[in-house]
Amino acid sequence: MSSIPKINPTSTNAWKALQTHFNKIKDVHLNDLFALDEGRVADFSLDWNDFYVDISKNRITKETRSLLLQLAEEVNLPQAISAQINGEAINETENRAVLHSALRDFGIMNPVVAETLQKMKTFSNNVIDGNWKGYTGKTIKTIVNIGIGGSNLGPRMVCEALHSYRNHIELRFISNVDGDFLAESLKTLDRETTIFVVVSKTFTTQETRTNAATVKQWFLDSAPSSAVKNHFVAVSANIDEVQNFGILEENIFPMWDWVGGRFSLWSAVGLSICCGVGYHHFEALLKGAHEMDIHFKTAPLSENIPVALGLISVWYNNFFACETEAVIPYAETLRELVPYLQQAIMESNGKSVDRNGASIKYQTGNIIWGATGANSQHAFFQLLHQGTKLIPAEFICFSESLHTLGEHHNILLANCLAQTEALMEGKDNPDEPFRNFVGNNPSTTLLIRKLTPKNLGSLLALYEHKLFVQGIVWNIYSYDQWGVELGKKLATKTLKAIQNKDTKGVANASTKALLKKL
Ligand SMILES: O=P(O)(O)OC[C@H]1O[C@](O)(CO)[C@@H](O)[C@@H]1O
Repeated sequence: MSSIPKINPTSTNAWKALQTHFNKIKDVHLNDLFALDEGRVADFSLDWNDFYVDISKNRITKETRSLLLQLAEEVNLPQAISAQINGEAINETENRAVLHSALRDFGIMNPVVAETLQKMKTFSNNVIDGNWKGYTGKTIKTIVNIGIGGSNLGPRMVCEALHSYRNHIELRFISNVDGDFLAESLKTLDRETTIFVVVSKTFTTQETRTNAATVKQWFLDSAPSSAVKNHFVAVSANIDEVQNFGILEENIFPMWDWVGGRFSLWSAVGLSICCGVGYHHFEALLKGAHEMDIHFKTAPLSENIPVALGLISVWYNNFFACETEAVIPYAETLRELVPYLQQAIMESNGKSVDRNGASIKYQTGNIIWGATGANSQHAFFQLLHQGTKLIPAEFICFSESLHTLGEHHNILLANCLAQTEALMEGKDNPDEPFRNFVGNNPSTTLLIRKLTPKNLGSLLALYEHKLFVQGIVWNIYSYDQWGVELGKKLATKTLKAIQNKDTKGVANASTKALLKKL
């Protein structure tokens, strides 16, 4: 049991006051809010380390903000933050602590974490320096991460985001159980120069087990079994199962039950990151995340970036009834950020039962979507500008580029800022209705100095904390994921029906008909 009080947010005074306040300001245009308040930008922006967070283009006033902060106090958010960081078993439905932040705290590092980091450092240095040899004596050229969900999305996203920091090691990710994709991948892999990192916290995940077994079989088709030790390593909390699979104990990098899959890139799940960009950059990533942890833990609620973003999101979700939230990074290497955030946020907060076990009558978990700018401007921005839906958007951009290449970065930045302005201001065109822009579309801009490993770490930790803030306000358990279990169970039964060409055990008429057809 954790000490976090389980409060229905709609029963708080702040919620009721927010409802009244919402009715008053729901139609107020952002242009008027700016016109009426010269100090708006200063009041509605947060400066921290390399981050400047502009929340002024949101449909909020000082009163909104103070009521949202009151809501945070009434649901005991400060107590919840301490409970998480102090290692209470706040993931009550699984009776586990939630301590991914401990993985990046070099000040008071748990010895098992420190030992694992050292092992990751040694391994990745050996691979990069060419000291780790394949079974025929060749150096390693390729690392293939085999894993799914949190055992794929985090490392894949970071390796892509830090593209400019990459070394000569080629990185590949095999996640889906799609055999067509795997067959094509295997055609282009060289057994003698590849290491497969099988990543699975439970080591029972069907997709990962199937992929790993097929890859191992393919490997052994023309390599001796003694070669497995040079080419297969694993990251898992289930040491016995990894050994049963045939991976040596010395090649296992541990995980722990207090690290959730979608929060695990900071653990040995980040092994491919270490190999691709070097351990020192991985450590910088952890340190950046830790700085955000400190900020989250110590900054007053009114100056706390994850708290501000989490509460604004609640405001749109529960009062404006927005169902979705767009994330638009103006950096092409952040193209995997949205899929990563989709798991982090939607697997965490897609819940309809509160922490008392009661069915919830208000909206939780927003739908996260988006893509990189400027590409997305030429794809779905039409709907943001002139559609009928209100979609709050978070724009992420970097003041400095990593390379100097003509006017590219200026153009990229200009587009980012211009879009937030156009969305907000709109353009009156009374004589040409099709060219009329109502505006009043909210956005937050995260302007970060540079896409460094450290700043990326801070950005990802910011999103982790933001979703936690929302989960506490909504009185849900953000750290379990029971909703993914039913489909997994049914898939086992369905697989049997496909293998045996027998639909007798399948009750659902539609599934039965589909099975017969296939
Ligand atoms: O690392 P594992 O145990 O293979 O799990 C993979 C993923 O499956 C889930 O449990 C459910 O999809 C995720 O939370 C997790 O990241």
